[in-house]
Amino acid sequence: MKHVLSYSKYPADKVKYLRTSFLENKELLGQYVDHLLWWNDKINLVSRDVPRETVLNHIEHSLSISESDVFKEADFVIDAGTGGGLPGIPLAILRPEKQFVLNDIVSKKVMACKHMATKLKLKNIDSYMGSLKDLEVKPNSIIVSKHAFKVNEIMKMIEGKPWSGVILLKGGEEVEHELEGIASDLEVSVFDLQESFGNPFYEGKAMVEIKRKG
Ligand SMILES: C[S@@+](CC[C@H](N)C(=O)[O-])C[C@H]1O[C@@H](n2cnc3c(N)ncnc32)[C@H](O)[C@@H]1O
Repeated sequence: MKHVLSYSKYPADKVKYLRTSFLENKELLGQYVDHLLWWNDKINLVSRDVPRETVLNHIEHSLSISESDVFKEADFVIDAGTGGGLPGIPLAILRPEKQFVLNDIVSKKVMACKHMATKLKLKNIDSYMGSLKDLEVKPNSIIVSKHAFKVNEIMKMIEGKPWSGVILLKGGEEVEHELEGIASDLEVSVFDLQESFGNPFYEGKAMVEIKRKG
């Protein structure tokens, strides 16, 4: 297949904008961290004994999506493999005008996300418990996901559905290999996060934007 694949650095000015957005929403994002840490003790949503600082890194990482043009144009956002609500809950806090569906195949994770959304009084969050492949995708929806799927896995699960974009937070190095065997032609932009964010947390991490070619 003739995918168009490009590599670049995540723009430094976008890091600045999203860090400003982070500070503007610091209170609600901080409450989310409290809830996530509380749930994490009970059902292991992030990783065992994760420090608050690391959760804050996960939130900033999630917010990198907010500066993507694909994200800005979308009305509906599905967070596939959301776990404890990453990246969906921080994005829903930042963009209350967009509608989010938090999706996970594990029921207790979806239950924890619903509970957190209620506590945070977020009106723009819905949820779906089950596999992404069984989830209805509305037109003008995008799929976002953080460290949950390989590119070929997620594209297979949404094959034939009217998605308008996909944004994955994942390792950048394996993207070319994961595109092999995907039937439809895609335009794929890989943005390296490490240098622009200047934090070892981002080592090897990328934001991968996927659109239909043409
Ligand atoms: C490594 S975790 C990542 C969680 C979260 N995105 C984060 O960054 O903390 C991957 C998640 O994908 C979920 N998952 C795996 N297969 C799935 C599927 N087919 N549909 C929806 N969720 C799935 C798992 O239950 C798990 O919560």
